[in-house]
Amino acid sequence: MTDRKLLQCVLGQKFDVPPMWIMRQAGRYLPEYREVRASTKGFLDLCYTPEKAIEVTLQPLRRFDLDAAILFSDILVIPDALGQSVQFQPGEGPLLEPIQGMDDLKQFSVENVLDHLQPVLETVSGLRSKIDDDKTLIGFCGAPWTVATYMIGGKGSPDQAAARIFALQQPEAFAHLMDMLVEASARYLIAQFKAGADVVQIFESWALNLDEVAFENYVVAPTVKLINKVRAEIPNAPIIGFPRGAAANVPKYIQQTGVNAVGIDYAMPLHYAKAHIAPLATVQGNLDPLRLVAGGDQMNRAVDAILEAFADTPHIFNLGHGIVPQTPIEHVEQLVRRVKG
Ligand SMILES: Cc1c2[nH]c(c1CCC(=O)O)Cc1[nH]c(c(CCC(=O)O)c1C)Cc1[nH]c(c(CCC(=O)O)c1C)Cc1[nH]c(c(C)c1CCC(=O)O)C2
Repeated sequence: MTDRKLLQCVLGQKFDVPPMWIMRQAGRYLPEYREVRASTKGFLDLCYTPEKAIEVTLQPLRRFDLDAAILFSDILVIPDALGQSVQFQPGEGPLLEPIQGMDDLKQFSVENVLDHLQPVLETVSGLRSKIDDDKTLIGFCGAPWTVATYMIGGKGSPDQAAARIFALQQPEAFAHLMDMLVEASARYLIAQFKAGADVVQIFESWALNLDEVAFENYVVAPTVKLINKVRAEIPNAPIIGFPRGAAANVPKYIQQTGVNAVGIDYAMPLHYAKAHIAPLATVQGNLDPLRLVAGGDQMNRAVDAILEAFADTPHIFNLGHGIVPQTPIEHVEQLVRRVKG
C-alpha cells in the first residue's frame, strides 16, 4: 500500500512528478473498448459482467503510464439497483422512467442494492488481484444530488430544471429520495472498499446551477451524511470529491464534507485553486478535455501552467471533466509524456 503513489497523494503527500489518471479513461475513444462494448447486450450488461468490466478497466493502463485504475461501472447503477428503469440508447445517453412524486418512490427499495450490484463488487476484487501493486484502485459513485437529477429528469439536461423544481415543490418526496440515495451509496462505497478499492471518487457532475441555499441542502448536507456513514465503517476512508462547477463553493464543500482531495473542473482559475483550495485538500485536475482533443503546443502550454501552479502542493494530474470519444490516442500519449517527463 505504501508504494501506491496516487493513494499517498490523496492522503496529502506531495510528489515532484504528480501521479495521474484520466477521468472516464476507459471508453469509446479506445478501439479495444468499442470492440468489447459491441460484444455486449447493452451498456449495463457490460457493467454487470465482471470479466468484461475488468478487461475494459485494464485497457487504458496497458496503453498509458497511468497511476490508477478506475472501476468500470456507471453512476446510474444505483437507480437501476433501487428498481428504476434505466436504459442506455446508443449515442443518446441514459434514459430513465422519470420520478413524478412520492408514489413512485414507494416502488424502490434500498434493501436489494448490494445483491443487485454483486457483479460490480466482483469486478472490484478481481481488479485488485490483476493490477500492479503500485497502482491505486479507484472506486466511485455518483453524489446523491447528481443521481437524483437523472432519476427525476429521466435524462441529462443542461439546467437540471426538473429536479430543481421537484426539490422545491415536493420537499418531502425529495428528502425521502435523497435519504435513499445516501443510504444506497454509502452501502455501495463501503462494499467497494471491502472488495479492495483504495480510494473512492464521489462524482457531483451537476454542482453547478445551484444557488447558495440549494448548494448547501442538495450538495453539501447529503455528501456529509454519505461520507459520515462510509467512515463509520471504514475509518479515515480516502475520498476524492468532484463537485463540478461549484466554483467559489468549493472551499466550503471541502471544509464541511472532509474530502481528502477535490477534483477541480477546467473553468476553475489556477490562481483561485492555488490560493483557496490547495491549502485545504489535495487538488486534482484540471485540463480542458477539448485541449486534449486538439493537442499540439496549446495543450503543452496548458499542461505546463497546471503543473507549475500546483508544483508546491499535493496534486493529482487529471482532466477537468471526462475524456471525450473523439480524442486521438496519440494526444493522450503526448499528455502523459508532458506530465511525466
Ligand atoms: C454523469 C455521469 C454518468 N456516468 C458517470 C458520470 C459522472 C462523470 C461525468 O460527469 O462525466 C461516471 C462514469 N461513467 C463511466 C465510468 C467508468 C469508466 C471510466 O471512468 O473509465 C464513470 C466513472 C462509464 C460510461 N458511462 C457511459 C459510457 C458510454 C456508454 C457506451 O459505451 O455505450 C461509459 C464508457 C454512459 C453514460 N453514463 C452517464 C452518461 C451521461 C452517459 C452517456 C454519455 C457518455 O457516454 O458520456 C452518466
